Amino acid sequence: MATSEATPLNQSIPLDEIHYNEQGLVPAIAQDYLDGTILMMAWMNRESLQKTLETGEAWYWSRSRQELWHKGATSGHIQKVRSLRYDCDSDALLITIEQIGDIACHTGERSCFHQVDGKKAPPPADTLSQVFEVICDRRDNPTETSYTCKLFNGGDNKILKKIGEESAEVVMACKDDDKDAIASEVADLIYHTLVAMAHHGVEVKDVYRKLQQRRR
Ligand SMILES: N=c1c2ncn([C@@H]3O[C@H](COP(=O)(O)OP(=O)(O)OP(=O)(O)O)[C@@H](O)[C@H]3O)c2ncn1[C@@H]1O[C@H](COP(=O)(O)O)[C@@H](O)[C@H]1O
Repeated sequence: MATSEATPLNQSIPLDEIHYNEQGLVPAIAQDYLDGTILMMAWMNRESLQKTLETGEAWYWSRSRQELWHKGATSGHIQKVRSLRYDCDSDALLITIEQIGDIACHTGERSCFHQVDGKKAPPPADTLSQVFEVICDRRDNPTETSYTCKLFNGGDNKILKKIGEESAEVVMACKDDDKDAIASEVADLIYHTLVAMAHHGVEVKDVYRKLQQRRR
């Protein structure tokens, strides 16, 4: 089912300057607009690219069915396109998308790019999300030696006290104009803030969404 909110992508692409291969196709890589996770790779032709631009939703070319493929049209897991770029020699597309329903892969996963160790979940693309993943794992599978677990054990009292301390250390590092210290103290502050978020069940993506909403 196509959404009624489909709106043209406010962006133009020189359709005839894209280098389609001998089958008239160009590879398109879909990337999550919030955390940059690579979700899937599929093929587009001139018509599907045009439909993508016209509707703001991802349309591909299905090589197995030899037809246009409106991604998620039957399941509701459509891909709202946030931006569309082509590379320097115009033979590959990069689409940043908002994956409705968080399922991009044919097998029902968030990403087609599963981890090589067989774990299904795709690796988050950005450092913040990777650190947050470890923090959540410590929360859910506590270990004796983990500093993060000690914070969780101390609850808000311990976690928030650390955020206060680290904030003050950021301020002092900035006052001293010590660039390395600023980076180090901000890293500490971010880490402890991520622990607070995990403690309160707030996701990194929730924060990214807020930041995206504020962009102008
Ligand atoms: N990114 C961090 C990170 N940044 C800072 N810290 C710790 O935060 C503390 C910073 O506090 P301070 O500078 O005040 O140092 P401190 O005096 O030792 O702290 P306190 O004894 O006063 O609590 C240090 O102990 C640092 O080791 C971190 N600890 C963990 N991580 C991440 O969390 C993951 C899990 O860590 P563990 O839980 O230790 O396995 C790691 O893989 C990292 O990715």
